[in-house]
Amino acid sequence: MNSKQLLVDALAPALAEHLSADEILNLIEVPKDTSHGDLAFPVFQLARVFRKAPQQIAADLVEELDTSNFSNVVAVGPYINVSLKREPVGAIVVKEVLEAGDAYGNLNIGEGRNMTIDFSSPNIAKPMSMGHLRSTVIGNAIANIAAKVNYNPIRINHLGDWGTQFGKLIVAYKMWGDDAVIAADPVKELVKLYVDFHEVAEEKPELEEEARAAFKKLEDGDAEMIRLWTWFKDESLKEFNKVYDMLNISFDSFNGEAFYNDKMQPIIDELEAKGITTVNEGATIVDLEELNLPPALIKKSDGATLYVTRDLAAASYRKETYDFAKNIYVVGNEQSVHFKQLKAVLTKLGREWSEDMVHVPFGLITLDGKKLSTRKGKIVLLEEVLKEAVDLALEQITAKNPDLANKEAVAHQVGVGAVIFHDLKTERMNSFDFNLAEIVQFEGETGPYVQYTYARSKSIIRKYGKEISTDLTEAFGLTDDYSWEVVKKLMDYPRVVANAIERFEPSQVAKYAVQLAQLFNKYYGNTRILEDDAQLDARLALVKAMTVVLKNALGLLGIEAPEEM
Ligand SMILES: NC(=[NH2+])NCCC[C@H](N)C(=O)O
Repeated sequence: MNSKQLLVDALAPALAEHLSADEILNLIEVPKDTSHGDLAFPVFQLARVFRKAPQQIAADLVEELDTSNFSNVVAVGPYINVSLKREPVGAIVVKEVLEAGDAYGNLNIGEGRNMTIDFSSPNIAKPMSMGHLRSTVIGNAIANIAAKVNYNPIRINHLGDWGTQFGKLIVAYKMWGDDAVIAADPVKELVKLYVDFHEVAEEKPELEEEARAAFKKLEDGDAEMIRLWTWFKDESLKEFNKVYDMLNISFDSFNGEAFYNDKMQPIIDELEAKGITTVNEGATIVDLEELNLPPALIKKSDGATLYVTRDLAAASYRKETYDFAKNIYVVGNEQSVHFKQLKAVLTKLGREWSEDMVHVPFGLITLDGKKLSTRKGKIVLLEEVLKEAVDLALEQITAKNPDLANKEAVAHQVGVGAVIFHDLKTERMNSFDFNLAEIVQFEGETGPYVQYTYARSKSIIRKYGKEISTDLTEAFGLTDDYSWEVVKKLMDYPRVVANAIERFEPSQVAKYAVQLAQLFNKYYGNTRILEDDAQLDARLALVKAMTVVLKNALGLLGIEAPEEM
């Protein structure tokens, strides 16, 4: 249900000859000032066809309108302002939510087409960074929202498992590596080797040359190099999977950079054959100066390929394999030049679908003011951050609800949910710092606050104990301001979902969830919900409708909704 639809339905008969339902819908505005009503319809567009002054058109239309769903319909200059009638509209909305259940707010923007979403994509032999955490939760939320609007999301983890850094790692391993030490704590030890390499290479620049040669051997399929690389990769994936398990996130594909090792040549050949590349000091590049971009480096002078070369192959592979309607990259803002170059090169190659590639960038997060860095050897493992959040959640739950049965499981949902929610509640381009103790609070604009609101409403429903009827057509009877605010918010959900996917902005859904929870809590604080009077059923139906939408919104964000906490 969409409140605008009610006005469309009312206007459509009178305007059928001149405007389609969609055109009417697009014209309807929501006045900033609520004293102008809930909705406004400007009639300027109709002046020509009606050959009348807009003021007159508005006045005439008001006479014709079916007002059964409106309490007030007035012509104000060239506008028709309407207020919704709380009683039928509240019943219509709540009934619609309850009947649709989880499908409420589903849209058909995607028409079943594929949307590939490249997200998380950490680099092996390194710990997952805060940036990768952001990419992981934003990408997962976008995939969930995409599915809700009927795209078929394909979740791709484009692992950073190829590149000259593996040459460095192998060189360092050969000099200082100790298998037993690595086996005990692989990622930590691999990072240490990498850090040591950089330190020593500052004194001994010839090491860089050795690393390049080692990587070349790896690219050429040298068995020993491949064995080491596979080992590093397997160990890293074990670490990453711990984080993905905690977040309850899965992928359809783990095809990382190495997967494209044997898929680049046709594109390189085509670039060369079409005269798109030039050679500069032995390196093969695509000049992009006319676009004000630095040149895209396709091949180094020693023949080694680069990040963008692998992305060219990956994008083509995705098009061939999935025939995507949209191909999304959820990657930090610092890579925006790379994605512009990637698109530009594909455009030069005449790939029309390069238009459908979208880089979805995001800002930087820091934890307690610190950016996690691996070069300087300072690492905070994400897994530990998440575990700490879970511990803090457990403390809160133990204080609030000591007898709760499955405390550990709930603490997990709350702690991890808090981290996800905090990340998703701000516009993704914003950078922010966070402090775990703050974001795990049950008060404020936090994940636990939203979850707690859900759990509390579920407990009201449990207390009521009876079946909640969806047949609300008669005697709904809720007309107070508090319930009306909740109804209006529920009505707004499909629009929020549409907006979130259009802008690839999960924060729209997170903000909505907080607002719905706040409005509900105001309602709850001002209403005796379980009072045994004529509106008891209607109030419970409203509570239930709210839980349906709140749980759905949390689900889109990748956050669970515990029934009790
Ligand atoms: N297709 C892509 N380039 N995806 C993003 C990869 C991100 C890269 N591994 C990094 O950590 O910076």
